[in-house]
Amino acid sequence: MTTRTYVLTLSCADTTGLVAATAGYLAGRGIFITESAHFGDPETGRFFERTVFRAGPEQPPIADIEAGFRPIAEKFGMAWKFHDTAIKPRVLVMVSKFDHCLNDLLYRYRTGSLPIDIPAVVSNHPDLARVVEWHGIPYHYLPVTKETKAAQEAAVLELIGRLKIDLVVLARYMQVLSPEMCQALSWRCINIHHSFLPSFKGARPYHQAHARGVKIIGATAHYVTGDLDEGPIIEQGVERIDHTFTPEDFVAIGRDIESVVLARAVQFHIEHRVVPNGHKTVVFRR
Ligand SMILES: Nc1nc2c(c(=O)[nH]1)N[C@@H](CN(C=O)c1ccc(C(=O)N[C@@H](CCC(=O)O)C(=O)O)cc1)CN2
Repeated sequence: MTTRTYVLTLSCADTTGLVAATAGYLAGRGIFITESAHFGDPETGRFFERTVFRAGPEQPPIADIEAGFRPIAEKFGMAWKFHDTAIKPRVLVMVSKFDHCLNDLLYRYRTGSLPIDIPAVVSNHPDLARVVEWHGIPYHYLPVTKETKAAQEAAVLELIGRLKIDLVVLARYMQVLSPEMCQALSWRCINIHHSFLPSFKGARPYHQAHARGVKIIGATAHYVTGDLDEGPIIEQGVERIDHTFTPEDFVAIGRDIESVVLARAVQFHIEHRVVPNGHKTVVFRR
């Protein structure tokens, strides 16, 4: 059996002995911890931890490590999960017509800098089929109108189930998902919004920003909830601009910010660096 790397993420009510409990348990089984971070939120009284460790032939199988940890987790009322880093997450990318975030994700996928599988891309427009199929990825053109939204979303959910999708990425997918769809994809659907939230929610944020005369523009990657542009934020990025920039300049600069912010958010998610904290997140960055 080869040596594998695992990530343990957990959260619970904060109290003394939590770090010692986790580290002590792993050390007790001769497990080598390679990285560990924790945070106690004074506002919510919640504790959050991410611990990375290696387990090889000398250690118990992961199932036994998990089973042995359960009593500790139950004692502290933890929400917890062991993640095997060797398993590549299966990501469904959804897009409308703007291709910059899609192209960036496809490049990172193709070069391996983002260790994911992309079993399919879904779009409500036919425009981007060629670039996706050039990457050997099936393109599902699923148009949607107000009248067909429920049926279209059912088709998307059927695909997500059939392809065993772990994460959905809205890479400028310009349709509002229903509350039912958001519930089905809770904490596993990431959207890129083209503004520095909470400023300029909704449609045409760059034009809103230009009209307001801002000096900084940005982008926000967040988990999708039924409340438009209100989901838990994972990552944000900004760039300085000035009075000489047109709305078109904003859009052009925004493409780069959006692509980088979305890719970072996906990387944090697949490295199990993001732990839910109510309507917010704790992100254990590198
Ligand atoms: N439930 C959610 N769905 C989506 C979210 C979200 O936060 N919650 N984000 C959007 C992306 N987005 C902004 O980032 C956004 C996309 C589209 C619209 C919008 O008003 N769309 C119109 C239709 C527009 C069209 O047909 O071109 C609509 O759906 O009626 C606002 C914000 C992705 N989905």
